[in-house]
Amino acid sequence: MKEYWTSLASLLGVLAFFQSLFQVIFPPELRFASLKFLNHVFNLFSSYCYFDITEIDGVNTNELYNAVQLYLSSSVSITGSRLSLTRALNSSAITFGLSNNDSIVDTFNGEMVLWEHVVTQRQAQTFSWRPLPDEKRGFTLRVRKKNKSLVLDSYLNYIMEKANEIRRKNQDRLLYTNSRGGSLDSRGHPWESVPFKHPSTFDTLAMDPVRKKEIMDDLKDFANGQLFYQKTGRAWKRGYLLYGPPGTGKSSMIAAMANYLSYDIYDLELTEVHNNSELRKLLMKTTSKSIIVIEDIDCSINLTNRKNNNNQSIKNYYDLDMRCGSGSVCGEDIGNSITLSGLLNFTDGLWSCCGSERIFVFTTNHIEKLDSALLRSGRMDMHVYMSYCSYPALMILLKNYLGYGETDLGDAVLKELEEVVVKAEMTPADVSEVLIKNRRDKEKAVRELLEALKIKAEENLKKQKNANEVEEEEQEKRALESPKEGCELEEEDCRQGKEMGGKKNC
Ligand SMILES: Nc1ncnc2c1ncn2[C@@H]1O[C@H](COP(=O)(O)OP(=O)(O)OP(=O)(O)O)[C@@H](O)[C@H]1O
Ligand SMILES: [Mg+2]
Repeated sequence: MKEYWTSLASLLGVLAFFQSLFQVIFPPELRFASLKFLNHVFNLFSSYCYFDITEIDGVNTNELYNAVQLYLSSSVSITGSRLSLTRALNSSAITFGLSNNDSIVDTFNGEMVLWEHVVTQRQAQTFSWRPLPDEKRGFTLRVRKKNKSLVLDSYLNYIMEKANEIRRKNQDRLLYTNSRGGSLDSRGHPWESVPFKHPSTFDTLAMDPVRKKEIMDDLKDFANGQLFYQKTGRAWKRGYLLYGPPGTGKSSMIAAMANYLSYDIYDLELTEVHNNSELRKLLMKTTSKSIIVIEDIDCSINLTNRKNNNNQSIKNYYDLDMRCGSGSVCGEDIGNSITLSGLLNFTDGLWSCCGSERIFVFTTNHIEKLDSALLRSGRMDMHVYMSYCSYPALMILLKNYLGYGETDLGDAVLKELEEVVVKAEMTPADVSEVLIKNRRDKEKAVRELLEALKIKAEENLKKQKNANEVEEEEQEKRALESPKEGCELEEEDCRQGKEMGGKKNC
């Protein structure tokens, strides 16, 4: 062993001797030229070419360097043994990076490329307005010469796109609101934003799993559909109308959509918008990859039909009592001049296409109050009914709140739950309340839930009976008040029976 170390030391000594001899004999210019020549010869015979992407390009930060770092972070986190970790501003996620002088293999279109993270000490600082870091960092990309055009044409673009995607995913979602009315902030922006951290996801959303899957697939198709929309000449946007009773998860669904696609949300308060042109300006200031939400569309605006601008006829539909339910306070009559056609232009007209990849979501508790112009196909592409708690939805809530699967509950309890849940017409919000209240004692939670469902089912039955009785009484009253009408109906019925070949005895 000792002999090994002595021979290694003497070899290093000899090498150092020749290096200093080389430096003494050859002047620096000659040394540089010969190295350059050697490098040239090496490149000539090598089947690879190399791209250097430095962190700082002159004095500016090289965006491509940051993009490569982000892009490689996903594969590095799996394969790397030594990683550098960073967390960007406004981000709650950690990104992984190649550590100094480490390398990683990537594959693009079936071709292998090698990335190396090169970190060297910076030479003595030259004068710069901006202090430069002590280390010079960069990536070197090695590709086969035959793939050079592939890299320049598509691989680098692909990296930039992927990096943007990762950046957006890592960044906190934003929730924008126009609650400041028409006033602008110091940068001329009509929207105010706050970080959006709603925990609702499609996993936590209690609804029919088949319908849920349909919506998720539709969203994914939309997000990946740039080419499709281009090919078919359609604006890259999609509309969803969520309707159903209060507490069935319409707002939770919007949050789940935003979390699923990593989109920002623009919560448009129509009562704060004074006219159609203000609405248009708001739309122009939204970014792509966002969801524009108008909640309670039937409550927020006096929607007048485009052709029929006669307020009198609309009064029946949209007077305050109808809009907010009798007794509830919805504010004074809204004195703005947004019209239905303004709103339709916002979602559907030429203006809606400024920017792309946007989803419009309207919610309402009363779909029957909406103008048919708003409902026609192509406008709101998907109508989603958020229903009272169904059995599959109940199972999701039991799993989320109590950790119960179907096998954890007895057959008898499951059967009872299944029978009573539809009759009870309880909202997921009400069911959640019972479960949250008793979450420490799971058995008690199920017992109380069953009890609450039975009480509600009973009430509904009574209500239904009363309604039927009232209806019957009214029918009898009508029949007594206009016996002639009843006779005419009977005669008509009889005539139709005869025409169809029946032997009616009239
Ligand atoms: N389908 C659901 N899945 C899971 N949780 C739900 C669901 N529906 C309601 N909830 C629970 O009830 C609460 C209220 O629901 P949400 O605000 O989404 O209802 P909504 O349909 O938007 O009601 P509104 O019509 O009054 O705006 C939520 O915070 C959520 O915890
Ligand atoms: Mg809501």
